[in-house]
Amino acid sequence: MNRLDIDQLSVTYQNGVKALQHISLDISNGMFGLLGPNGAGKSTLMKTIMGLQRPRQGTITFNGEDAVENPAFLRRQTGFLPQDFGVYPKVSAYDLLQHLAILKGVNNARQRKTQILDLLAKVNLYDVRHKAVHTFSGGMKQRFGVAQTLLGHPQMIIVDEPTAGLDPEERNRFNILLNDISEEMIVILSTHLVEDVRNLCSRMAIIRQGTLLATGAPEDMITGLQGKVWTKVIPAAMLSAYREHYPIIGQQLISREMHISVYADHQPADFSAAVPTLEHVYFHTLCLSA
Ligand SMILES: Nc1ncnc2c1ncn2[C@@H]1O[C@H](COP(=O)(O)OP(=O)(O)OP(=O)(O)O)[C@@H](O)[C@H]1O
Repeated sequence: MNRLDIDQLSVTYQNGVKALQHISLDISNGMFGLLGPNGAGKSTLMKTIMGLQRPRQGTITFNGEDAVENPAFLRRQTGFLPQDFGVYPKVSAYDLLQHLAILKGVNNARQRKTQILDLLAKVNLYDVRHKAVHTFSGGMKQRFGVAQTLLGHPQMIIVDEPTAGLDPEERNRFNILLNDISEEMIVILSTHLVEDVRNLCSRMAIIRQGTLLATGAPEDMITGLQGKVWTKVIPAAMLSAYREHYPIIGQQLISREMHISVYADHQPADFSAAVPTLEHVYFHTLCLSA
């Protein structure tokens, strides 16, 4: 079992932006979801774990080793799929993995070949291994990205909004792949998609403006809202009027009707009980901190 301990981590950029403030998290094998609005600090947290950004304060320990003082130790055991992988050179999937494997220190040629072919099969790109990566679809590129994170048998992989821009079928295929991988290692998934966290993650954190607002198991967090979420269909034009009177934690147009969900200890008049969802948890948590 792998363990990542983040304790009181703070990061301030040179321009004075406090991107992370006193973040503490304990993460072990399985998929861990990082949820937060734009600018929350998710990418900063991932870059800091990878040693690409030095914290102003706090510690990161990976399997007992200080990862701030010894970033090479963690990097050797971690794969990173950034939001933007950059431009792919005009070489085949096999050749590019070969190049990246050498950079990662997989020096034995026979082991390298076996590992690359296994990984290409795992991410379902074996049949197109001789095709140039720049000709791949978005989903294939992301699966290639996962293959490169897995070179060198890492103990943890970190993926930053990996399904952005993928069609539903590719997103599903990608999520199944991540789920499969997370049985043996830590997978940190940063995303805006609450649904992906609900479907995939055994634990999660919600951050905003560099601050940790909540952390726990999605299931437990949803149970915490049991009997406190109420719903009603309203004319769409009344939304702002309702917003003034109720803490709205969900709004959705279904067949052109506006369904709102509100948080309240007791049932408000004309509202009916709703089954809480992780989206309610997310917006309720953001509401509380606003
Ligand atoms: N290199 C930088 N220099 C200065 N400020 C930065 C830098 N990178 C990020 N920031 C700021 O730090 C804060 C956190 O940004 P970060 O990119 O970590 O958020 P995020 O949660 O990943 O956002 P998104 O979901 O939009 O990718 C933001 O206010 C951002 O403007």
